[in-house]
Amino acid sequence: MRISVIGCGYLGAVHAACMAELGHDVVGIDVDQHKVDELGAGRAPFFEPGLPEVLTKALETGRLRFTTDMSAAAEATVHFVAVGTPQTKGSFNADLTYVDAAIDGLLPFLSEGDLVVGKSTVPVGTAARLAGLVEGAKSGATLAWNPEFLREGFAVQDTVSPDRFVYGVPSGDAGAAATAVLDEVYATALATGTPRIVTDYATAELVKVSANAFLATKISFINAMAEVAEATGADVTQLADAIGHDARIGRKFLNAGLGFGGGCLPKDIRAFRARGDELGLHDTLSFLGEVDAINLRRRERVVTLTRELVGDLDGATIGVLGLAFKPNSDDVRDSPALDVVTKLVEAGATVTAFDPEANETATRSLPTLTTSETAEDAVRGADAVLVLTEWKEFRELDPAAVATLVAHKRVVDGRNCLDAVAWRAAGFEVRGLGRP
Ligand SMILES: NC(=O)C1=CN([C@@H]2O[C@H](COP(=O)(O)OP(=O)(O)OC[C@H]3O[C@@H](n4cnc5c(N)ncnc54)[C@H](O)[C@@H]3O)[C@@H](O)[C@H]2O)C=CC1
Ligand SMILES: O=C(O)[C@H]1O[C@H](OP(=O)(O)OP(=O)(O)OC[C@H]2O[C@@H](n3ccc(=O)[nH]c3=O)[C@H](O)[C@@H]2O)[C@H](O)[C@@H](O)[C@@H]1O
Repeated sequence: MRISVIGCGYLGAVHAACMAELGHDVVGIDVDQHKVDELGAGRAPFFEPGLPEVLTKALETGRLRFTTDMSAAAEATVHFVAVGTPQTKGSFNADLTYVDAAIDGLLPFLSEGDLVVGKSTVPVGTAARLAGLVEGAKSGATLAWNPEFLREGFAVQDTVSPDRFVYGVPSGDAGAAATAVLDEVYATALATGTPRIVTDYATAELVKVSANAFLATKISFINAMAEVAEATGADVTQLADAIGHDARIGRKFLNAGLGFGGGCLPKDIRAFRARGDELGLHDTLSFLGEVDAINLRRRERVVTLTRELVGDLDGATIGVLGLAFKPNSDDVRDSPALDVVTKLVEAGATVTAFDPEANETATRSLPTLTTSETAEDAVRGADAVLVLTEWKEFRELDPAAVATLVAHKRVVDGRNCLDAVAWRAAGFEVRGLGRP
């Protein structure tokens, strides 16, 4: 099939490359010339394991190209819209200006029988509004909403073989035709038995935001239990292991620590709540405010634990390991680690940070940040070491070696990822979140 992907960021670049890998002819369109140049040269503009390989292979076949020219969409019959929907400045609402601009830009290049497929995460009601615009343009095109569930760090695998597909389509013949087109796009994964659920627009939009709301709630639940553990001397990790054995609960997404960040969970729960307010459902979704508050309190807690360890943060030297919002990513959007660094610096600490992949993105976001080239350089001379992203190389650090570098043997394990027994054996004072 001939496909265009509009918006080539964390979602769209992976989608474009994977669709070409699956045999489709794909043009990726983005307004960012630098991104388009990088992608066209086979370089991923962000760190995503496996993406450079898929990109290079797909470019070599000639089935993939990138451009800033929206008219290239005219060659395609299926158009994925994957632009950003960030939090609006000064409010919790999703900013839909990029989606609106992408649809506006696409309309003149649509033809009879084309399918426009929304992938961006949007407030419920958006697809119906955009369908009106697409139909109003009298192009003969149809709109479907096909939300994306990929995780950064596993984006290629999640795109090629997702847990499920959700198609939000209009009723009647147009919906049946849209479903048939999407089935053809995803034929490879469907052939292996990947479930697909066909719904109306509102259900598809809600599946996406409710999935993220559920995941965020699960993390905040365990972080609330961490607060209780801190007040009682209990161990939240053992608690999570124990309740996680109940198949109805499950152990995944029960890792207590610094909490969730990134370009999606925080802004999505806020936008969902804001949309709930617009729908008169304030009480129904107000618990998401608590989910957000619990999550943000964990960041303060790490600062408090550091202060308790070093005495006065003013003048303290802190070595920070981890800046990305999660391992295997260079994404620092709403990164809990970067937030903690900012708070420490505001309190007068001198911070040197290291992340295996996110030094550059973090420095772009926080230009005053001091980063180092290695974990060893970050912790050298530190009054306390903070582990804020659970990269494998930090989990595997030799505490005896770290002990020879630091000024004081103190560590705050913001992700409950260290072997506390081993670090204590090496002479470290260890503080975790919800762990004695
Ligand atoms: N990052 C992720 O893991 C996932 C993201 N999503 C959703 O996908 C959407 C995109 O997210 P990301 O890829 O993370 O954002 P991003 O910010 O990395 O990428 C968005 C891209 O769209 C481009 N763009 C903006 N306006 C444009 C226009 N008018 N025409 C063409 N390109 C335009 C930007 O230059 C940028 O490259 C959001 O709604 C997000 O919630 C959903 C699932 C996973
Ligand atoms: O809508 C999106 O963009 C995506 O958001 C999340 O994916 P992602 O943000 O890539 O990362 P997650 O693995 O969900 O982690 C999110 C945050 O939660 C934190 N987390 C995760 C799990 C856990 O047990 N504890 C915990 O604190 C992570 O450290 C990270 O900061 C969802 O998992 C995806 O399904 C979804 O498509």
